[in-house]
Amino acid sequence: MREPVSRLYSDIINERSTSGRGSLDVLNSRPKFEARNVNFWYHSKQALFDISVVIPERSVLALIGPSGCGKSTFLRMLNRMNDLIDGTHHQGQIRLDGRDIYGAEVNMVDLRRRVGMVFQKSNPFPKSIYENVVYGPRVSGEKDPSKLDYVVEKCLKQAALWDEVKDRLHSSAMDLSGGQQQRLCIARSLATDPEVLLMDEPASALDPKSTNKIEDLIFELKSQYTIVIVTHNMQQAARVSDSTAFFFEGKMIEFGSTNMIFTRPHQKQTEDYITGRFG
Ligand SMILES: Nc1ncnc2c1ncn2[C@@H]1O[C@H](COP(=O)(O)OP(=O)(O)OP(=O)(O)O)[C@@H](O)[C@H]1O
Repeated sequence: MREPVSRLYSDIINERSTSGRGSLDVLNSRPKFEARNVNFWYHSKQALFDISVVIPERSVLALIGPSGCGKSTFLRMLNRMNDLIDGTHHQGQIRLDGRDIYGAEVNMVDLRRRVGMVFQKSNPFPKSIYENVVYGPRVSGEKDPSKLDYVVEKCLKQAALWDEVKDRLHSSAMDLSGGQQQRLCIARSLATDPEVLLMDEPASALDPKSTNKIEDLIFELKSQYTIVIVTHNMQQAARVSDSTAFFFEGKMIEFGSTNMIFTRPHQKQTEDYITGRFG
């Protein structure tokens, strides 16, 4: 017999509320992103079907669902990364602060600055730790050494990496551990002063200790940023997110507060997935 869903994640949900990390009241928060009736195709293959969801500002949304259900595709729609893939098209609207990001007047450089992305596999540039962090500001034309130093310290502190690397900022980023490299990539994303961070399975390649650090970091960062995270780890979704969207075969089956999804989901498919009955 499997545990009922109400009990399976209750320890995590209770622990969150007693440690002051309970989920935000997402239904009463200001929207950062609003997706309206979004459909998406890779050539003739439809990958997303009629997705509508509101992502509250300064909160964490977890996208969950079995492999191939469209989580990463939807994530990449939020900063138009799918535009880089040939043969894709979409219908519907995605609004950021009320403005359609697919509108003709949108400046892509500005959009990708506002909506940063962290990938599953950390991808530091083969440069020093310092140069990785200042990459974005340098591309935007920042040359003032004291401003660049300030950005490096601030972003590495935000990414909880400063203490570990402050004495070797000019050594290669490639010598860092996997977990440190992932936090460096987060620091690099923060250096462009984004408003939203998209994270595609940011901890899936990390050991439990590094995973904990990333989860703590996500909690710290959400006081300033809106975060959308794709994860296959249900405990992680229950621990870090405020709202959760369950995808299946390109459709969003259920969206709601993380408390609700992980203790009393309305849809049987959601319950089956989070209790491990399929996927
Ligand atoms: N570049 C691409 N070209 C063609 N089809 C793609 C491309 N990327 C994804 N797809 C297809 O779109 C569907 C959704 O894929 P997506 O990667 O968004 O799923 P996912 O839920 O993120 O999966 P996973 O959990 O395995 O990362 C799948 O059928 C996938 O094969």
